[in-house]
Amino acid sequence: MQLIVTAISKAYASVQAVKHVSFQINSGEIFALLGPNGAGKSSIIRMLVGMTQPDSGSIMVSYQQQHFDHVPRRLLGYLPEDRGLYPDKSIEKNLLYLARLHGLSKASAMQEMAHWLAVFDLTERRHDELKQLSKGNQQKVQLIAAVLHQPALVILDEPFSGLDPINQEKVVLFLQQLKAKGMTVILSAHQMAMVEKLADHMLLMAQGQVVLAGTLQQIQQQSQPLRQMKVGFNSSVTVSQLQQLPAINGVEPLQANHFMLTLAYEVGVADCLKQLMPLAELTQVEMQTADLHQLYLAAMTKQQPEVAA
Ligand SMILES: Nc1ncnc2c1ncn2[C@@H]1O[C@H](COP(=O)(O)OP(=O)(O)OP(=O)(O)O)[C@@H](O)[C@H]1O
Repeated sequence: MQLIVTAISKAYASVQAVKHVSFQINSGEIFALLGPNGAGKSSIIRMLVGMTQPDSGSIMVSYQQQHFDHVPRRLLGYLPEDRGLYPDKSIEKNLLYLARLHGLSKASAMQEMAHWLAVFDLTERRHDELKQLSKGNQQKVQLIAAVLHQPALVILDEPFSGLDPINQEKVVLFLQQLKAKGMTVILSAHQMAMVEKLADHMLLMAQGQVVLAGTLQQIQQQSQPLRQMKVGFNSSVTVSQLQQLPAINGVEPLQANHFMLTLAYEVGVADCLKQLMPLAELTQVEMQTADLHQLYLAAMTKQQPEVAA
């Protein structure tokens, strides 16, 4: 399974939701679509699954020497943004019904279902009606419903939404298992800490456009890094002494005489060290790498339109 998306655009009435977006997803990858509310993530997903067509640009999906302009239903496991199952039916009935719709035998459906219910701690509750479940448990049933038929490509629109931290970790495990089974996964999410653990490639969007793209490492290199430095001194140095240095934008005290410093924009490390050395002898200097959450915030801050003074 490979997807090549070339310069797709989509407008709804007066809103230009997606503007010339291109990316490629290779077989077996986990690919994350990131960006603030309204960035255009769901619009891209709806075009990938064939619910809407791009106004311009192209989508090419290749699978076993066949080519399509969207992901064919038989190859797709989809968790839409607006979920829909039968609230009056039990978990088991809902899942079996969907699995049979996808052509699974009852035996394979039962086997797949048992596996995923155990992953999500729902085995004991399989006879409960969906409407009796919490929002988080309903979400877990939806995730199982999207993959029971072992699709080649799984597209999950906000799989972490409504889940507590423990269940978010379960979704991480679920996604790792899908990858281990050879499935290709596309997900949209707002939980950077989860995405960082999982995604092979990611696309960071704002206002319909690509802001950053690549692996986490490539994104760290492309973006103006949030340059932070952990330093330690052999004798007492105060926060206010550090705040007075022009090379430093932020100071966070750590343990005694140790600090996390944020370097001022465009100041080199050597210049910063020159200003630190007269204060006391340095016992530790360690550059920190920005995590995805920090990179996301830094990239999004740059996207904000400037406010007139
Ligand atoms: N059917 C529609 N009709 C009109 N405007 C739409 C429609 N669907 C989306 N939009 C608009 O297109 C833009 C992109 O929306 P989209 O749902 O793709 O964003 P998103 O990144 O998925 O956001 P969220 O994280 O909130 O789900 C938004 O401005 C939204 O209001």
